[in-house]
Amino acid sequence: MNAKASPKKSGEKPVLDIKNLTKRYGSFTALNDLTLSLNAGQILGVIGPNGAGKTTTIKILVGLSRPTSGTATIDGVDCVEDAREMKRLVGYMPDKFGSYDNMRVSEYLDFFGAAFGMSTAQRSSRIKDVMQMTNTEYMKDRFVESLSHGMQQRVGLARTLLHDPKVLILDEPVNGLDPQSRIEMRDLLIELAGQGKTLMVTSHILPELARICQQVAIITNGTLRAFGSVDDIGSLVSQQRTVEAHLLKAGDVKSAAKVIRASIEEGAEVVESAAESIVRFRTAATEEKLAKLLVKLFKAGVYVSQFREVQTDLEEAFMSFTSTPPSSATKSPAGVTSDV
Ligand SMILES: Nc1ncnc2c1ncn2[C@@H]1O[C@H](COP(=O)(O)OP(=O)(O)OP(=O)(O)O)[C@@H](O)[C@H]1O
Repeated sequence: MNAKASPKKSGEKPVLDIKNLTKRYGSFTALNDLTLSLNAGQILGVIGPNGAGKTTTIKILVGLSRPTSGTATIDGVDCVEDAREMKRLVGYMPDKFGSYDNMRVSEYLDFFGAAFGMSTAQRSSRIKDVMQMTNTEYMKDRFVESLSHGMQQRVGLARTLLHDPKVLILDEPVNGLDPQSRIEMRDLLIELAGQGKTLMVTSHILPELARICQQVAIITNGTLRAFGSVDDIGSLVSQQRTVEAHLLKAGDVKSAAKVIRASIEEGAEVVESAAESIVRFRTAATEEKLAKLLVKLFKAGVYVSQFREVQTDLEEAFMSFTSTPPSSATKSPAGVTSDV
């Protein structure tokens, strides 16, 4: 399913507004100067490998951690200064469900409804609603710990919706789900956005979210690498290509890699494979630059038997994109912030 929501209306006030957000643990910077915003009814996918800073960002937004500097507001409410008010606006689903022994699903939801200060009557009607929305009615008498991971994710989402928050922040909601459950969860998220809710959803990999997000932020090592629409980011990624240099002698792999590293973008991915006699690298270099690189290799005494571009699919390209360290700014398509 491809569900692109309404485009950003100019002048519209963002529901989520993050400005220069930084979080340090001692001398370690977990999040570095993050700035991004999101309009109502949109889904933002925050993509990044393990340790990128996704959960750190979420924890600040939901009042579980204080930033070292910078600000974050949700519907104009400061996440740090007015955490109480912010909690009414936000529904947060952590990546781990937690352990709730000897509690049936209906009791579990009732417990959280009470924690939100809802009356018994309010709870009973709202629990029915959220169970219907998340298709969890049939689980109501089952013990929470007996549910499969996919079922628990649905119940987790039902809990997140109890107080009817404007903004949903979901940490890895599709992680660990089987393909069918992923589709169902994605459909559910699209439906919630269609109801006007604003969603921020994290994932390790883009293709999981690409179909449902209007905006995507790619974070690596605490730094925002790219922010824009899925299409914009797709064009940014496809500016790069994977090139293989097949060498006549396996012993030349190291010296060839040295020449290649010195000739292409700083920090670009260069993989040496002595077993294959290949150096594989990713670059946005022009044909002319690549031709000059071939000459340099020859001058360095490296005999190249094949020099060719390797086809990569979008998923591979994204994985490669997130595995390279941030480097100096390069030209990016309109509307995309990037320091790749
Ligand atoms: N309390 C802490 N003290 C020190 N370092 C921390 C603390 N919490 C997180 N970090 C570090 O901050 C970095 C970002 O962590 P974070 O949990 O935000 O990553 P993530 O993108 O959510 O990763 P994952 O996909 O693995 O959940 C990591 O290097 C992590 O080790």
